[in-house]
Parts: sequence; structure tokens; C-alpha cells
Amino acid sequence: MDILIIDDEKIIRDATTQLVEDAGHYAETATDSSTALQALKESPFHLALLDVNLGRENGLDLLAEIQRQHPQLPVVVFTAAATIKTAVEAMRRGALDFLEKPFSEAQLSIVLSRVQKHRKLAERVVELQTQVASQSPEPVFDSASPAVKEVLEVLFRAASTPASVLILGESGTGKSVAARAVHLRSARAEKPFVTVNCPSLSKELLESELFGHTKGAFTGAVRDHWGKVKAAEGGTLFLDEIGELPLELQPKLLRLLQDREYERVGENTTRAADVRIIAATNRDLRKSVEAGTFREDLYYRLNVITVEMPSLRRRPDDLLLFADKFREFFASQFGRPVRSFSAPARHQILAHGWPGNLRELRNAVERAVILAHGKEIAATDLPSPSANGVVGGVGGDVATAGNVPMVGTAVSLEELESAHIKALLKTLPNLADVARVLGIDQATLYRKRKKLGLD
Ligand SMILES: Nc1ncnc2c1ncn2[C@@H]1O[C@H](COP(=O)(O)OP(=O)(O)OP(=O)(O)O)[C@@H](O)[C@H]1O
Repeated sequence: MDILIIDDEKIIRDATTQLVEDAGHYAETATDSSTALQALKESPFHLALLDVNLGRENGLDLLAEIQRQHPQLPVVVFTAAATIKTAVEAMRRGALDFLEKPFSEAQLSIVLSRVQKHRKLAERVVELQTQVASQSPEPVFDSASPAVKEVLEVLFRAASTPASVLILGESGTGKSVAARAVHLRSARAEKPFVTVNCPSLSKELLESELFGHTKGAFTGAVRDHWGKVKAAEGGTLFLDEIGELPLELQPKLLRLLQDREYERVGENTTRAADVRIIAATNRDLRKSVEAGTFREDLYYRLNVITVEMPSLRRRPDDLLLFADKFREFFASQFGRPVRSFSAPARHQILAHGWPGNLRELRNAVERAVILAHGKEIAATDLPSPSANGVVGGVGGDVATAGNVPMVGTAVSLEELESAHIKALLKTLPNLADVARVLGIDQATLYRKRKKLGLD
């Protein structure tokens, strides 16, 4: 944890810093209200240790101000025996706990582990809220196809082992969902599952996001920072879009995989990591190795257990199974009495190519549930095949409407895609909205913009 120690007595600040650092946390100190509030403004902390007798200032006033400005920040107050009443008052006003001075390492450690538990609970609440907000149906890991069944079996057999897992597959086939499922079926299920989106950051920021950095390691590094490897300690680190990992970072990841060791940016201390790695990509990594953009040794290290999430085109027998699951889920989410698909709607689902895979199907069914009149989803509630970017015969000339390529003419998917993304980037207020409308995540949007030269 990153801890701010607020005390006017140097001897207490120094001794507490030592104890906090010995316990494996990061400490910063402040001597009064204004330096404390400034430090809290500059960087996020996980805990404030506050002396209620803050020289000429009243620690309880500062407690109130911290709670006003940083309502999520837990505060533990220091107190001397004579001021125990003040400590009780502080707790009544929202402090999480108190420590009576002088305190021992063991007493501090008990309080810190209580705060950790509190933090984990708070994180879990946020995670659950995000899950509810993102309205994700319970994942389905079943298939009518023996080949797909086998893929899922290999994946889940590997789950209980410590082996690294590489998940391949087109965009939207459920690689991230599968990675989380592997974690939940492993002995690490109770520990964190931490995702790193490899393409969404510059090389420098990605390195710091992964491994952390020390204060002053680069411009803007105003204080020490633990990376995601540390955040995933004991759990699983999921490297999404590993194919986009910059070449310069690949040796560091290889070392993490091979030796379970890493260093934060800007320091020489070697640290041990206890993380299980799951990586995913929609790239052909073998081709990237041939092209020299992906290290061969890293590829072999990752390629221990490799599964390919099948595209929906390769599992036509599962289409209606998924469509029904999504329909049930969204009908209950939106409180709509939609109980089935009409025969033409089912036909349309089966006839469509679903290039965006499960993500596209999910989004199409969500929309259809909203549009449906009555108990049945009609074919007209589903996006028409052309609207989904599945262009039929391409015999005609390239046709454009005001320089925008038109669907159904001799125009490539890439041109259509580029025009569509460009138009959305112009009309929608931010990238998150564009990604939501396109039914892809922001990392995928970032990749597409780069590929199509739209950034
Ligand atoms: N097994 C599943 N059961 C039900 N729904 C699923 C399943 N897998 C994926 N989905 C749905 O498809 C969406 C996309 O899945 P996910 O983000 O895991 O795909 P991805 O392959 O990681 O995509 P990308 O490569 O674009 O990041 C999910 O939000 C979820 O709604």
C-alpha cells in the first residue's frame, strides 16, 4: 500500500516510515494539514496515518477535511494514552481504526492487515458494481461441437496447473472472458486477476504500468509506484493483446516468465514475483516471429498451453444457444417479456457471418430485446446482414455518397470500416462512446485507429 504518515514529530514520522517500509509498503510523510492535503492531491494513497495531536493544529479538523476531499481514503489515527477519548471521537467521525503511541511493529502490522482487508472488500464492491454496470451475461462454456468442447476442456484442464496459457482467437471470441474463467478455476481464484492492455500505452508507460517505477525514474514520476505485476501478486496477470508488446519490453517479460523476477523502472533491486501469466492475442504470433516483431524465445515460453477460441463461423451449432442465453439475460435486465426468436429471426441468426463473433451477437441480441414488440424477437429487430458489414457480391463499381464508400458496392471491408470509424470519431464525444457503439473495447479501437491511420 502507499501510505501517507501525518505527524508533527520527526521521530514518530521516521520510526513509522521505517516500520511501514519494513512491512513492504511505501511511505510518504507530511508534517501538517497543508502539506498533507497537498500530498493527497498530488497522488493517490491507500491509507493515511494521522496524529490527532498535530502540534498547534487539530487532527480531527484535518480528518474532516480529508474525508471531504477524499471520501474513499481510509484514515487510521495515532493517539497517546491520554487522548484515547479523542481517538474514540475520531472513529465516531469515520476513522477506520486507531493506534496508541508508542506502538510496536506487531501492533502496526495488525492494523495494516485490517486496512488491507477493508481495501479488498471495497475493491470487490467496485468490481461487482462494474460487472453489474457492464451488464455481462454469465459466460457459457459449453458447445454442441466436439472440436470446441475439446478446446474448452484443454483450457480448463490447464486452469488448475501453474502453467502459462496463451489464448488465441479473433476479436470478440471471448479470450478475455476465458482468461478470467481460467483464473477462477485455479488455486489463485481468491487472489487478484489483473489485466494489462498491451496496445493502449506507449512503451515507457507500459513498462511502468507493468513493473512500476521509482520516484524520479522519468519526467512525471513524482513518487514511487508499484506496477501491475505487484498488484497481481499471488494471482493472475492477464496480458491482453500480447502481440502488440513492444520489442524492447519483450526480454523483461521473458525474464518474468522464466525467472519470476523483475525490476521497477529506475532501480536495480531485483524483486520476486508470484504471478501466473495468461496472454491473449488475435495476431498470428508465429508470423510476428518470422517478421522479427516478436521474440522467438518469448513465443516458445508463452506457447506451453495454447488454445484458440473458435470464431462463431466455426461453431454454427452454438449460435442459437448463445443467442438464447443473451436474450434471456437482456430480457431480465430490461424487464422485457421477450421469450423467443421468431423462425425468420432464428434463420437470420444462422445465416449471418458474425465477423465480430460473440461480442457482435451479444450486442445484436441486446438491441433486439429493446426493439422487440411483445414476446418474440422478429427478424427486423436484428441488424440486417448488410448493416453488419457483411457485404454480399461485390460486382458493381465503387460507389460513394459524398466520399463515403457505400455498402453493397465494390468496396473492401477495410474501407467501409475506416469510413464508419472515421464518421463515429467525428460525431461522438469521446473514444469510450465510439468503442461502445462499435461493440469493441477501447484497446481494439486503438489498434484499429492505428492500423487504419485514423489516430
Ligand atoms: N463464453 C462466453 N459466454 C457468454 N458470452 C461471452 C463469452 N465469451 C465472450 N462473451 C461475450 O463476448 C464479449 C467479448 O468477449 P471478450 O472481450 O472476452 O473477447 P476478446 O476475444 O477478448 O475480444 P478482443 O480481442 O476484441 O479483446 C464479452 O463481453 C461477452 O459479452
